[in-house]
Amino acid sequence: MGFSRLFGTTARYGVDYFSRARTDKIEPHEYIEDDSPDELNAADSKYSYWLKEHPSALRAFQGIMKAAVGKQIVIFLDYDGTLTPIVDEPDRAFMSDAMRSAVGEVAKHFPTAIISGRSRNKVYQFVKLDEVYYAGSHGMDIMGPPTKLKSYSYEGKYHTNALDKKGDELSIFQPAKEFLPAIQEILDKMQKGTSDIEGVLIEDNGFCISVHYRHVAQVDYGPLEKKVLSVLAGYPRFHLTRGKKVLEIRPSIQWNKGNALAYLLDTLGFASSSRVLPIYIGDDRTDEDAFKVLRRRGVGYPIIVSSAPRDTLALCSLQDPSEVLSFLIRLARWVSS
Ligand SMILES: O=P(O)(O)OC[C@H]1O[C@H](O[C@H]2O[C@H](CO)[C@@H](O)[C@H](O)[C@H]2O)[C@H](O)[C@@H](O)[C@@H]1O
Repeated sequence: MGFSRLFGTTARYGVDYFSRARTDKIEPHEYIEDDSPDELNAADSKYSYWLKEHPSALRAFQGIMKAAVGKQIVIFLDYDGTLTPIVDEPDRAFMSDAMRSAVGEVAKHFPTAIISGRSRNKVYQFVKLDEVYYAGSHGMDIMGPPTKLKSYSYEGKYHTNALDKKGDELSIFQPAKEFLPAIQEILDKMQKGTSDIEGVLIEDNGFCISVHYRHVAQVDYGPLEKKVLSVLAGYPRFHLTRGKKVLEIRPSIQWNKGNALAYLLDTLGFASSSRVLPIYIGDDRTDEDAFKVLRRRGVGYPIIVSSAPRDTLALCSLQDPSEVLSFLIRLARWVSS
């Protein structure tokens, strides 16, 4: 059965709006507890079993490279948890020099994009590589290759032309532009409404908002979630998603990391799947949207970064950012040799 049969088909272009506000299923606050030795063994064997279904991309490297023969590899990378380990302070998720140099090397040989939930500018400040394309706010703010609008059904009002530092043309695509005033209002209400809860950190991600609860006491999580939902109730064109100890408020447009990946492939000139081998590496639920697009198109390698079994559409896995680094170094060496 082909991938499209497995995953169905969806419209590739255009920005559709959800008809009403949507929130993810509410889950209990996840706090980590120590495991007993038996539980650890069980976890190990579950992981080994999971690895059989999602083999290490390092082990599968030769196979991936064989599949790349005659095709253009395009690299997509998530930022937090992929290029940097998850750390307690979101503002201190610095990228190591080794990772910067590996990403830079890869980007010299293959079109490379970083697609993050952070604001585009913040990711750029962490990465500081000019040869990379950046998509911030979960893909709602893309700085990509110049595009001839006529060949797309993307609406012109979301596009702006720009120049990079070398004077080369770029295109900025912001499909949630009209939501900016409301985002500022929500940001303000969230900040005021949660100021009495210790440990809350609100991050302005441009076209979306992150409410971090990593430092919030368990007893305060319920009230925090209630507060966030009550602010959100006043904004039916927004919805809530969940990441790693973070609640995220996003405009309800049908645009996610998967759409950003498709947009970048198209603007890079790879609308046809036969000439391209996209590799997408990411660790979070939001990256599944991009995995889904690759699986649906039946091209490339979605790679999940996880050291524990997870429900995922990824084909391969890497344990952590240090394995991501090894993979990128190997890729850069492979192309140079
Ligand atoms: O799409 P990503 O690049 O993975 O961004 C997703 C969110 O990442 C950041 O938060 C996460 O990483 C922080 C630093 O390691 C960690 O402290 C936090 O608990 C994690 O949720 C970022 O701060 C968010 O704005 C992004 O949406």
